[in-house]
Amino acid sequence: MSYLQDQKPVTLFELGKMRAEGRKIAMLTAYDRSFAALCGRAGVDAVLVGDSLGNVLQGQKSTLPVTLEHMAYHTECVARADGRAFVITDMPFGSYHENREQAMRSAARLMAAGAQMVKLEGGEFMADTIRFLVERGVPVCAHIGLTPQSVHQLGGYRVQGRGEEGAARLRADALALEQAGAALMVMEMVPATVAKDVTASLASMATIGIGAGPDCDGQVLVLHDMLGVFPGRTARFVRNFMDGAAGVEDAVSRYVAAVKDGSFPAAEHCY
Ligand SMILES: Nc1nc(=O)c2c([nH]1)NC[C@@H]1CN(c3ccc(C(=O)N[C@@H](CCC(=O)O)C(=O)O)cc3)CN21
Ligand SMILES: CC(C)C(=O)C(=O)O
Ligand SMILES: [Mg+2]
Repeated sequence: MSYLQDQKPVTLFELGKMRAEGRKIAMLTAYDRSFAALCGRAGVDAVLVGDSLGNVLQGQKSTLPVTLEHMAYHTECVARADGRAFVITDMPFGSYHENREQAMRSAARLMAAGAQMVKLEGGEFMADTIRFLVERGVPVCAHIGLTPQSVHQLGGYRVQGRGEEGAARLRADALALEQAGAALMVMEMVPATVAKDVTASLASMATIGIGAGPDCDGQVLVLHDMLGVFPGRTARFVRNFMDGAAGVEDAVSRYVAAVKDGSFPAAEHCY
């Protein structure tokens, strides 16, 4: 069984079509040319140059020290893979928070480096910034729930959107972000029931879950987590796809297959 229809590059239009047709979107992080190319060959639809590179590549305790130049450098590396996967890059902490002009300047740097879409963290309060970018030709992926750039405000990496009030906040955020023009939205560490509800409430924006249950339009994981090479404890939402795999590319293919057939995430990966 193969999900590799062809090696034609995945476009934003194709991702939207996948959502509309109920085909799951498989996303993984990639920070360099070799892994971005491998992801493409294995059928990954979109690669995220995540600011998790602060933890995974740099050994930082959080994503906060990651700079725009770090993100541009790794985006250039990934873009040179010339692979099948759509390339999304995280806007790092501080590069889009001052005002929408600063956000546009930062986004332009990342798009020039080869990003096809930028991702930024935040709910309704980011809607004006998102609209400003989208109107100027920058596709945007939103990110709600656990937003790691706010770790010190949230008091740790914990589940968000619990309780009726928390769920209502997420629903309102998602709607505002969709109306602002975000085409994708990552939901991180939220109860599966809430993520399902939010996904069903949206008209066009595709939801990508990480610790958000099986009923999102797609899934994302940090590559080094699902290959079991990230040192230390991993979160509940991680599965090690190297278990039983013939090699790295096979592990990524198994991840893609598990996302596509709905067997990942299972109950033990959810909140
Ligand atoms: N390697 C890596 N994987 C990630 O998923 C990731 C990063 N780095 N860096 C940026 C953020 C930080 N993220 C994190 C970090 C830790 C937990 C974690 O420890 N979760 C535990 C505790 C839950 C709790 O206390 O309620 C879990 O079991 O889910 C979750 C997400 C997600 N992102
Ligand atoms: C975990 C994903 C969603 C992310 O934002 C990252 O890798 O930085
Ligand atoms: Mg990130």
